[in-house]
Amino acid sequence: MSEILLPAAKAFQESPPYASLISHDTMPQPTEPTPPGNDSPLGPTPQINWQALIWYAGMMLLMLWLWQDFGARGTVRTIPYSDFKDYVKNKQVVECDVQDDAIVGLIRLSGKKETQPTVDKATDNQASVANDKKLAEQPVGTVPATKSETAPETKPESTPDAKQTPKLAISAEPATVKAAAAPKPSEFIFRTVRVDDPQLIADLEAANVKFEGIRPSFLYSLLTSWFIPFAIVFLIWTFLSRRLASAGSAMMSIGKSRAKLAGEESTGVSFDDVAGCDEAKYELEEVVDFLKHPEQYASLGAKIPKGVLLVGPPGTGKTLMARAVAGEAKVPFFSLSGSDFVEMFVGVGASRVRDLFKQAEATAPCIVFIDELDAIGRERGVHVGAVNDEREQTLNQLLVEMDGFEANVGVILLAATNRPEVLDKALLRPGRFDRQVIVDSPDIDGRVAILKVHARNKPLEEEVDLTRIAQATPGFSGADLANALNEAALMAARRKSKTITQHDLEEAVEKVVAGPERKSRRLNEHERERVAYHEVGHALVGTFSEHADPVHKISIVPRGRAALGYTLQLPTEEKFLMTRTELIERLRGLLGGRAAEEIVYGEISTGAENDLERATAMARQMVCMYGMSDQIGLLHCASRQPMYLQSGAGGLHTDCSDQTEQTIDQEVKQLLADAYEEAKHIITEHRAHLEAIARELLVKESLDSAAFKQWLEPVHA
Ligand SMILES: Nc1ncnc2c1ncn2[C@@H]1O[C@H](COP(=O)(O)OP(=O)(O)OP(=O)(O)O)[C@@H](O)[C@H]1O
Ligand SMILES: [Zn+2]
Repeated sequence: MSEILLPAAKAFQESPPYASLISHDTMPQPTEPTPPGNDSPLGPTPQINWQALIWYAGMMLLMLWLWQDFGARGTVRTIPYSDFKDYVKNKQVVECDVQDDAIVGLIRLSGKKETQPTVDKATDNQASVANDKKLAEQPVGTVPATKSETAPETKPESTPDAKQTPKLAISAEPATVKAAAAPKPSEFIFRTVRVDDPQLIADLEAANVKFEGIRPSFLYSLLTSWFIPFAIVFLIWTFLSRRLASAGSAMMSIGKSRAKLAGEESTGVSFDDVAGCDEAKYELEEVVDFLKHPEQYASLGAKIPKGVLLVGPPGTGKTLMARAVAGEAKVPFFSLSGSDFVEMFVGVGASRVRDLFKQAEATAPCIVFIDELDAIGRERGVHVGAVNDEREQTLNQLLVEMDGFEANVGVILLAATNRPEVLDKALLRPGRFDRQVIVDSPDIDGRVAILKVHARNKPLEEEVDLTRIAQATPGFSGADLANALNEAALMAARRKSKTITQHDLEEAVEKVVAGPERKSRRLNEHERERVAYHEVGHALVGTFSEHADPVHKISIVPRGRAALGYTLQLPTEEKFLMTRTELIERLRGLLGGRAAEEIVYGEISTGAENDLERATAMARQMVCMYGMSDQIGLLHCASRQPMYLQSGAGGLHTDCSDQTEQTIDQEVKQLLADAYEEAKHIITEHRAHLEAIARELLVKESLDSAAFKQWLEPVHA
């Protein structure tokens, strides 16, 4: 249940309630084309990558070969050399290939089973298969005496393998292929490691084994000893280098400036795209002119400022303005944020600054834009610690570089900040950012102009009156307005309409101010009634105060910011000063909600917290800053910390004695108490209105200014 008052008076800077809602990122920025070099994510039409294809083919072949080789080995039974010798002795070895390091061959088990050597149990699968096959041929029940003890256990698992053995054997080495062409169940292919055995040949001859010596083929040894190791190393290397590419390049270029060079035509923004801020434009035109005709300035011996600082609240178009300067002058635009300099490592920021200036001087004439300058330009010596060391080094480097380059080389430094008051004084002295251009929140004409700029590519209905929207949006920044227009377009799209209506725009403004509707929040009847009384209370107290802004809308539809309901009051004209009476009336309006609750229910609720918070902050400012209390008098004993960043209502910092502090508290209390009494008085006097309008509000959920006025009149008369 909050009362939403748009800040009419600049002198009284209450934080606009919507300031934190705006996100620039979500806004389409039609005036800022993407820089070139940013190819579309889809890229060019896909081409066949032959290199990759060849790689894949090679890899496939290699895999196939390895699989065959090892697969074949898997089906071959490896036996100890001593067993091999036994088989030879028993004349069971039919043939074999004697290789450099191994002997591969075929063993055919003859009927003489008792001489079969005991085979290593671990590799006994095949043996038992062979045995089992034999068993199968024998009548059931007769157990051969020689049968290995492990056979019964291995039987179940080994059965499925039995059929595979011959099939896989085919893929073994040449000699065995011959042998395995038609292997009988009692045959198997063996492999054994060759040991130094001078007797071997004699034994083989004695056993009448057909044997041949095989030398590993040249290709084979080439592959195994050269190609494969190299391929593996190469693969690992490419893999690692790709993984590290991103991290690596970042590591290697830590000191490099991150400024993106946007080419001449790429900013593509002109002064026409920046609406309002005519004073700022006027100041910057000089810079543009210098960049276009440097010789003219040189002949007169005039020095153009090296640095221009753009100062103003968030979202007022400082970045846009800088881009427009570059676009107008048709020079390259280096853009970089203050926080880009500050890195984990001390000294990196400084080297980035150096690098940036080197780059800029090489491409002069150009514009270098540093956004959020306060990230590095903060006053030195205020904080301690490592982070600060880094920041100070960066700042020092910036100061040195700004001194270093000649005024007329054609590099102009633009910087933007929301907090000029925290900047180091050395940054602001002549020869550095000596020129400050204020880019303030737009006035009503500025808002109309900005709305027009952003409505350029949006189909608005004829009846749309942008001036009315501008009137209803005091305190909006350029970014807020762009956001509101975009919201309106989204709403029109949701309605499937081809054009944007006035209603869309008004809804959008409301959405930006109060947040989106929260349909899911259901209040019970009793709560809704209380909220209705509360909001009407605000509205009535406002209406029956002479100077208060007229009520624009009352609503009990929960929204993002106004959790339960809200009353929107809009000023009729832009004000730059507020009198004491106006402020007191405002206080009264803020407390009107609570007053109504108390009068209707005799009891208050938690719903007025936000009202109280804002009323208190306001009363405090009146006492401490505007000299509006008799007790404190003219003493100005508080400072507002950030100038352009309004950090909530209570961002005051007092600097006075404890005693004064106490008096301040008393005065604030008194102001609030008086305002509350007056509010209650107004409500009691207009109780009939309160009841009638609250009933209506419960039915309609929201009332606009016309409906509200209608309800006032009959009772008025
Ligand atoms: N005067 C203006 N004219 C037209 N559009 C504006 C104007 N001011 C702001 N905008 C819109 O708001 C967007 C955000 O503005 P910009 O980023 O320049 O603000 P800023 O002042 O740099 O904000 P911050 O201080 O938060 O960096 C712009 O891209 C533009 O669409
Ligand atoms: Zn309220």
